[in-house]
Amino acid sequence: MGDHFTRPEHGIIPALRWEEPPEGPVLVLLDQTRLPHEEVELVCTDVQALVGAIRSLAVRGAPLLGLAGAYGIALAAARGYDVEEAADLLAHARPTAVNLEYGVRRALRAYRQAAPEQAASAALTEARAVHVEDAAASRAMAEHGGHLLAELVTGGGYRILTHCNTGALVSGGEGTAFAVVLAAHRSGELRRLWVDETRPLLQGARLTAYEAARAGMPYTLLADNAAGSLFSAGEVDAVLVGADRIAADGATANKVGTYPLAVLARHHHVPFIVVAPTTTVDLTTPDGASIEVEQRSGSEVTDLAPSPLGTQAYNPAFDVTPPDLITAIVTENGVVSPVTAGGLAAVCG
Ligand SMILES: CSC[C@H]1O[C@H](OP(=O)(O)O)[C@H](O)[C@@H]1O
Repeated sequence: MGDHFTRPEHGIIPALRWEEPPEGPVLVLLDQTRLPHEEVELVCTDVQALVGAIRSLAVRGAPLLGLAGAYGIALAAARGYDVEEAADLLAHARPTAVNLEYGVRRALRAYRQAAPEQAASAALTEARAVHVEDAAASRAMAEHGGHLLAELVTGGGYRILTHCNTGALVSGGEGTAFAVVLAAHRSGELRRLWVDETRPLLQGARLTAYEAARAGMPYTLLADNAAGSLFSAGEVDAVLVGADRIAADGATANKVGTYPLAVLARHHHVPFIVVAPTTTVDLTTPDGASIEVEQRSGSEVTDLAPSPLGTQAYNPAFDVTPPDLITAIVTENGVVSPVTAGGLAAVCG
């Protein structure tokens, strides 16, 4: 795919954009299942196509799912589809990231509150507001996260371990945890970014490595199982991860493999930092046990090249880290540390 538009400064093609060609409005998605080898865009003209892209992780990552949900309502309204039906399909496309239902709710409320002849326009305006707010949140989290790292890590430069993918591919801006890492890199404070491959879908190996390379970062990919030896060797100064849903008590759902990192970090006295916008905090979900963890097909685990293994497999897409293992949660409104229900409610207020 040629660059028919100028790439943003961070070099990553927009993960999602709204376009209005003569034949009608469309939602253009960078197909993340094809990265890093191919930059292919999916042009969604209906909600079913968008739901399929969400379920296949062609579009993924909590904050970006919020944008997809909101623009999905705008697309349904602009093309005269049943908006209420679209809202139900979109909100239930994936269960764990609260941002998806948040984005749907924002655009749906704007649509319902507008006069019929302005409803489609109102939904699009709200989707664009969600987009702009997420980009601003990303910038603010990068700043708050940078101050926190400066407090927690002394001695010259940061060696940061991250899991899954939390950059521009999950955001209206430069991401969540990755935006903090990017800011550290730009200020010359990043010694090393350790990138967990993040089995089974390899968001780290395929997406974070792609983003780190484009940013010119000093990064090294590792098998998820190798993280423990890095901690043991004293090679990790901090762990920075994203989130898909943060419960009212601070329990955090994130890509599977996050919880073991939190346990390792605690054992090795390494700060474990969650970076997430307040749109990822769900104060109506009381605790980690109440978070629905998406169970995906075992084939994602077993269908390895060059041939499927032909066996059953357990494949939760996320796990939940309890608040007592989290050093801090960085949001656009500030840092919660220690992680308490009161502290979380205060930044979401
Ligand atoms: C900060 S949002 C990125 C978040 O979403 C990822 O999940 P998925 O790739 O399944 O959408 C992962 O949990 C990341 O931390």
